[in-house]
Amino acid sequence: MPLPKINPTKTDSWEKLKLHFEQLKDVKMQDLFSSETLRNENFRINWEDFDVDFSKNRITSETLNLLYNLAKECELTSAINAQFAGEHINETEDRAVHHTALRDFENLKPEVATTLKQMKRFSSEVISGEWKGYTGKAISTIVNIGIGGSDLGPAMATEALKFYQNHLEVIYISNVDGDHVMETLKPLDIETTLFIIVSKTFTTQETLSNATTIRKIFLKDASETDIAQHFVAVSTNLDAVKAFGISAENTFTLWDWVGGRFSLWSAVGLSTCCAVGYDNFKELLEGANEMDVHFKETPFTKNIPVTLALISIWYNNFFNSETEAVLPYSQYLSKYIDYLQQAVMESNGKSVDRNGDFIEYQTGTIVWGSTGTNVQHAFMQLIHQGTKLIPCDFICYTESLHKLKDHQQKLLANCYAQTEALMQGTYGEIVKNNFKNFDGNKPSNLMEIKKLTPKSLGKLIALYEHKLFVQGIIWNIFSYDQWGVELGKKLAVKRLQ
Ligand SMILES: O=P(O)(O)OC[C@H]1O[C@](O)(CO)[C@@H](O)[C@@H]1O
Repeated sequence: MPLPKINPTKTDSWEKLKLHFEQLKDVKMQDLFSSETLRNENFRINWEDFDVDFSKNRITSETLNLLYNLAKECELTSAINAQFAGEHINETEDRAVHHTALRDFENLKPEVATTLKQMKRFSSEVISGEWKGYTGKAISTIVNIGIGGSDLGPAMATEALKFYQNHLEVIYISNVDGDHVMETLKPLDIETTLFIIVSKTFTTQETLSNATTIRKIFLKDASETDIAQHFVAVSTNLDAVKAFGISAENTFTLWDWVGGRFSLWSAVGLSTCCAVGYDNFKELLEGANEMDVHFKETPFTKNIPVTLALISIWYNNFFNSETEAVLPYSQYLSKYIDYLQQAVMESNGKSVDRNGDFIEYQTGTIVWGSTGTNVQHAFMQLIHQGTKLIPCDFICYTESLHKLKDHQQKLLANCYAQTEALMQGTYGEIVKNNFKNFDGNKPSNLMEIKKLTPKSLGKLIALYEHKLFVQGIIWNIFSYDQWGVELGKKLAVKRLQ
């Protein structure tokens, strides 16, 4: 069944939300907190090791009811079912959007099982040192050559799971900037380096240029037959991989139903799998699958991705907020924002609806952010006292991995303090100096996760995948194509002719 094609602004719920907004736009969260003693508990979802507190938002239970009704009117449930059933919901490319099938171990497709087995064998050979370079030495460094989804997802996951990483050094090259390529290669010993060329299409200019240059450099010391021990590829385009000189045994496949920005769960995650070992990689997938089940089977009112998506729509489409900040209080998540920017903005940066008509309401949110506490000494000033309304997602782990208790206490205290300051400000205090006045009433969600593990990371990534899906459905856009990046690519090629 095709996706519903409902203009959200023509629904009853939208009309009601507009009226409701007029009543709520000047209400202060500070007053909502004073009048509702159970606000903290009522606006919260506890699920497995996740505790999501969305009480510090400019919402009431009526707002949420109207937003959940909007989701119903936009037929969100049937859209979720269509996605999980592998229907061709990416209509403009006539493809399924089925990355959830990569992590559904109970119903694993045979081709996915085969590739996972291949990844398991390969990663364990490389980690154990059984896989040798052309001079007989074990591999010590892996270089992932890819861009966009073939870089950001695995690079983010490898960084996030650094605590679980083995002895292998894993490096990422994406930019076609030759200076970056050469600086990255400079300290490497080619005899102990393995290159993973990752490109779903195997036509991407940056990736192929970088791979070709690196192969040339490799061949200065080694011979063509040595390529097999140092270059492997991940792609759907098996002919192009072969033409590049990589054999079938060294090729890991994925399928057109895996979108680039959702591909880290496939063989595109091979570098992460090598960095942390197959068992941890599998746990990452299992965590994502748990979030999939939560998303698919939980009623909207207790559903984390649905609730966060709707609250974000409330700000985007009624308060006209243009951006939202994601602020993880964990340095391990330092690459999470780069990853999210592609996932969210490549997906929902659209201005034509699913009927093919131009849209007259705001779609894709601009996502930005960085890690706390660094952000407090950088851009938080603007969020606290600037003129723009910027809803924030704070993400933190209640347990630290290295157990430095005093650091962890400080990290968490700062995270909680930011959410409190944004909400409360100096409201109710007599502040004589306007420069020191904080209005407060600035919205934030606080997501506390017990501990950073491969499983909880899988859940977190999948949560935001589902959040953007919900938003795309409600905005009546196709979230899984990216035609907008093509024109620039073509013009760059033209300039090179
Ligand atoms: O994996 P490929 O085919 O090299 O593509 C890389 C990236 O390029 C894009 O198509 C955008 O140009 C992304 O969607 C994709 O993740």
